[in-house]
Amino acid sequence: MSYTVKEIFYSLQGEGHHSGRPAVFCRFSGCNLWSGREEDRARAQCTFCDTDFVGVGPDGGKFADAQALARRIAGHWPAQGGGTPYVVCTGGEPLLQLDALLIDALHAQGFEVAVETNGTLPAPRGLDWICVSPKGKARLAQTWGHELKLVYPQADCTPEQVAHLDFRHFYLQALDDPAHPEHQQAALDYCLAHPRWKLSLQTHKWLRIR
Ligand SMILES: C[S@@+](CC[C@H](N)C(=O)[O-])C[C@H]1O[C@@H](n2cnc3c(N)ncnc32)[C@H](O)[C@@H]1O
Ligand SMILES: Nc1nc2[nH]cc(C(=O)O)c2c(=O)[nH]1
Ligand code: SF4
Ligand SMILES: [Mg+2]
Repeated sequence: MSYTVKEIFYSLQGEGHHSGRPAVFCRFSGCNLWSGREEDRARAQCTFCDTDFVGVGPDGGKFADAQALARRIAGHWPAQGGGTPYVVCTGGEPLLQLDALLIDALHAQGFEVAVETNGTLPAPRGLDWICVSPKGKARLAQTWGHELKLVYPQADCTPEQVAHLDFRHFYLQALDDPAHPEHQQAALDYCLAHPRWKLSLQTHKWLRIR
């Protein structure tokens, strides 16, 4: 199978449990909850996306097979730097494309493989870290994983609605929109009142890195 990738880059994981960890990001093109076109945003299933996943950006493009994409991703990891190579598969919605063949090819290159998903599609076998970020009324197919990272607030998806799911870590991440300071305050207040929830900060945004 071929893969369509928006961009590949090396950075620090900015969000959630692995914040601060160096990682190669593989951003797949396309999403099942929004076309990516601004004119469709208001009537999309996910209306607050902060990411451009349309077209081709730096080091993106079409990869003919899993080996070709895994080799390209491995090329972004610093040689002789030490540490376990780590790749974060994101998008767009990575589970539209990420399959067991690609996970195997990335493992063969020595990578731990993480995914950032909206949870509407089941994850393939073999992933080392599954982060699910539920979106409004969109039905969840992936109800277990390592990290549940809820963008907060969402009228149609509250922490109370997802707190029973089978995850090791529960994070709130303040919605990045013009009212972000208020959302950040509300998210931290919620965590203080409900201590199973932790606050996820989008640190790459204030570090001004990708
Ligand atoms: C761009 S999404 C791509 C992966 C997948 N489609 C998903 O939604 O989880 C990566 C992460 O950014 C989060 N995110 C997207 N837009 C956001 C916003 N405006 N404010 C805060 N987090 C946002 C998502 O919830 C997700 O955790
Ligand atoms: N540095 C950095 N960390 C991230 N964590 C999740 C991201 C994403 O867009 O999925 C992201 C991203 O785009 N950049
Ligand atoms: S599901 Fe993820 S990639 Fe798709 S529009 Fe929402 S935040 Fe963006
Ligand atoms: Mg992002």
